[in-house]
Amino acid sequence: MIGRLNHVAIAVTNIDAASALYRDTLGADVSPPTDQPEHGVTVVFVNLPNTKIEFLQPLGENSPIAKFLEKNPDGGIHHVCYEVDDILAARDRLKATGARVLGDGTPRIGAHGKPVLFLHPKDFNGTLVELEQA
Ligand SMILES: CC[C@H](C(=O)O)C(=O)SCCNC(=O)CCNC(=O)[C@H](O)C(C)(C)COP(=O)(O)OP(=O)(O)OC[C@H]1O[C@@H](n2cnc3c(N)ncnc32)[C@H](O)[C@@H]1OP(=O)(O)O
Ligand SMILES: [Co+2]
Repeated sequence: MIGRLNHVAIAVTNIDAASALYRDTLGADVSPPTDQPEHGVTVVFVNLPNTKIEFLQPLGENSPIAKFLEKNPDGGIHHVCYEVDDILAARDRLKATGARVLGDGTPRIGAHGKPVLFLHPKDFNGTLVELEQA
């Protein structure tokens, strides 16, 4: 069911500093920040030959990553994103196994303009999993 690793997300308190670090110290190809108000984050993508790093900074009052950063003030790996061919079929299969699909289970459009869903970290080895329709 899961396919390519689309990205590994790192939550940060300062997305400009994180971008400069990867661009200037690691020589990486870093996108400009884009606000994603419906997700409560500002995102940057570090484009790698085989996948991406997604930097996330809280945006607005009720960012879903605010609590994570309170617990991890230096930042940290926030989630992994796998691609799936059919996100609705994946959702239904996961729900049938008892996995918790976050929100109301309706896919939302993510940073790549594709439908995404999230699976509870407590059901996946303490790791927040994002699924993105390939
Ligand atoms: C623009 C879209 C972009 C894209 O790629 O397209 C994105 O990726 S947007 C990313 C931001 N959006 C989300 O993360 C949405 C899904 N996340 C959530 O619904 C919440 O963050 C949730 C439910 C995972 C955690 O909620 P909260 O921060 O309020 O903490 P809780 O106390 O409810 O957490 C319960 C339990 O889980 C542990 N936890 C929380 N976050 C993570 C994490 N990222 N990785 C691993 N574990 C996590 C938390 O510590 C609690 O554990 P406990 O042992 O009970 O303390
Ligand atoms: Co993501």
